[in-house]
Amino acid sequence: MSFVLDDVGLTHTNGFVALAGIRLSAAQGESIALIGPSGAGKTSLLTAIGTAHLPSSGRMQVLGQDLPAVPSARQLKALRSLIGTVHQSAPIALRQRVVTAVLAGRLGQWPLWKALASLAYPQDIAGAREALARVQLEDKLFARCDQLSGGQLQRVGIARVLYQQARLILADEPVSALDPALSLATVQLLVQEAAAREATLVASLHAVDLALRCFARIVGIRDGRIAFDLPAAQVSQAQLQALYAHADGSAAALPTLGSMGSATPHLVPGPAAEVITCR
Ligand SMILES: Nc1ncnc2c1ncn2[C@@H]1O[C@H](COP(=O)(O)OP(=O)(O)OP(=O)(O)O)[C@@H](O)[C@H]1O
Repeated sequence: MSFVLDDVGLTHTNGFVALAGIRLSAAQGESIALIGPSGAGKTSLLTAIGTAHLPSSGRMQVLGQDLPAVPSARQLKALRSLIGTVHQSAPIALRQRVVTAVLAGRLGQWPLWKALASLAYPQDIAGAREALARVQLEDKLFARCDQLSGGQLQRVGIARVLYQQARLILADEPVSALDPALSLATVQLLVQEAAAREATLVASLHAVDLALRCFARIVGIRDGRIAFDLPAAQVSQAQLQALYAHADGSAAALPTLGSMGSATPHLVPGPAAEVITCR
């Protein structure tokens, strides 16, 4: 298995219970979309799987390592070097050059001398160029990150994970800063990359239609718990309505790719709205 979470809970330092009773596992090479309303716990789940926040309760195994019983900081670092994370806002030093930001994907895998040398002079320019070409940003290779748009920065973060060649890719709303066409192309790229390398991919997505079209397995999260874990074709409109319903039970609009950024989001007519094609 790529990861197994057994009755995992995550309580933040202020006492807020972000996750409770999470049972979730993935075989190596599976691709899973996490969906659910804002504040449901999608990011918290990704940070738990990625070991950024170790669970407060329950047991977890990631890439063969038992957590939180990983014995040393060194082992934890080695484990994290196999996990690639795409953040909503890429944690990139803005004064850095794009090439350096992409090569940072392998800092955890390189010996210390090479990692340090790469900060001064990029050690694998060709590799960085190749990764950037896949997100249509090869012309920005030597640009400074503070000269990029938010969407371009998000794609640099994706290029970094592609370059990392992680065994487990965790993408937290990886296309939040992109327009619908680029969102689709970028999610396709991540799904295809994971399939080609038999990497596991878990991506949280706001756009329900994008998730249903691009991922075979959908996990719905609400109030820190798993509401459903189903093949995309089996997710019903009623389950989606329940997942996104307001706290008082009244219906809420399902977020879709077409409605992202729109002032008036609309209800999709069914779980498979004919707005995009992923495969
Ligand atoms: N560091 C923190 N300390 C305290 N509470 C937190 C912390 N991080 C998140 N939370 C709370 O945990 C809950 C889940 O947050 P999380 O970011 O996981 O949700 P999400 O589903 O990713 O939301 P969104 O779609 O808006 O990004 C929220 O109620 C949030 O306020």
